[in-house]
Amino acid sequence: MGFASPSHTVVLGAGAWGTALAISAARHGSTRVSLWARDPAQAIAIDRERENRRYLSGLALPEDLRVVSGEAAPWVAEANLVIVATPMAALRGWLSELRGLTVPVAWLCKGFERAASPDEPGLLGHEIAAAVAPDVSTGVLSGPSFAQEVARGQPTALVAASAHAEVRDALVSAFHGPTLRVYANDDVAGVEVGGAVKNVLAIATGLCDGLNLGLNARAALITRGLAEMTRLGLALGARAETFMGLSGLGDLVLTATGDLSRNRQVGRLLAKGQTLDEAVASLGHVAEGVYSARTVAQRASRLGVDMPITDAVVELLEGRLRPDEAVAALMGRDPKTEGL
Ligand SMILES: NC(=O)c1ccc[n+]([C@@H]2O[C@H](COP(=O)([O-])OP(=O)(O)OC[C@H]3O[C@@H](n4cnc5c(N)ncnc54)[C@H](O)[C@@H]3O)[C@@H](O)[C@H]2O)c1
Ligand SMILES: O=P(O)(O)OC[C@H](O)CO
Repeated sequence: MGFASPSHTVVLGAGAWGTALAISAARHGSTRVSLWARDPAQAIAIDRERENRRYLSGLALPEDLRVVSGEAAPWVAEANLVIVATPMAALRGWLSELRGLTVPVAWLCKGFERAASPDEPGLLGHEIAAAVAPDVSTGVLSGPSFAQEVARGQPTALVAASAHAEVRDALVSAFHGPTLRVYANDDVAGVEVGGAVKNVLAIATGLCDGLNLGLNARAALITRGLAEMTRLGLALGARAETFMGLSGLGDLVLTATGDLSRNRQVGRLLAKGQTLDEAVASLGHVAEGVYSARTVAQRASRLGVDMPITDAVVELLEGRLRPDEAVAALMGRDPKTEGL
């Protein structure tokens, strides 16, 4: 694997995760980093305060991290690596804009596109890239990582997944550092399915903990959730071992048990009686599981993959089951043998 440092990394999107990774990469200095914010006023505030108070408060930006806004094209034109750090809903638009680019492009979002209709289920990032920017060398950076911990420099391990060696190498060069290990993987489908499905499962474990169902129930949800995540991944062409790695089991454990998770918080708030709209509004950040759940269920159903936990989350999010009824639906299923 080559480790030539990309000289300039441009991060498009100044939410919690884009800001945290920009801080981390700028701090260890293997690359010059520019953080691009969609809202010019937000960019000015971040630059003046040297802190992203809206999305990542209390964490100082390194001196040489540049914050920019306005037309993105001039910044992209001088990048050696472009990172799309938006929610999943904005990925298609950015990849269309980046069509024709000759430097590596990677995204940080974890999810499926929201299903537009039952006939048109949403896609994973690499499927969107194949459809709208097939000429660009793309990849995804994923794995168990709360933005606040990465920005504080707490030890973290990520996965750089791409079919292209130059993309994996660029991600490792830009982000691997003293407190952030970046492992390379070429199983993009596996890494993306893990990152998308764990968000849906974290809503389920948040609900379980919010209802005080106990630690046994949470362990059961995580374990059976891993089985259903793996089943979907295999049906989409992923490798089984990927689900035992950082972007599968690792991220599932973090998100399903860590109170910093926005998806887990949605489940807890629903258990306390909030509506979905109230729960989502109170977060102030994106919770991708809310938008991915229906697509996960639709794609699984088309492939003949059984995903009972995901199905129960969809019923809950769409208001057809109350929290206690969702639990009863899961527990009331027929006995079966353990395994995939
Ligand atoms: N926060 C984390 O700890 C974390 C960790 C790993 C992965 N992720 C994933 O990263 C993605 C982003 O999460 P986040 O925590 O940064 O979300 P966030 O809610 O904190 O911020 C989202 C940011 O995206 C910006 N944005 C929205 N649409 C945009 C567009 N079209 N162009 C440019 N910017 C746009 C918003 O203005 C905002 O700054 C999600 O898919 C999430 O699952 C988050
Ligand atoms: O806060 P969440 O639930 O979006 O999870 C954040 C990261 O994906 C954890 O790896």
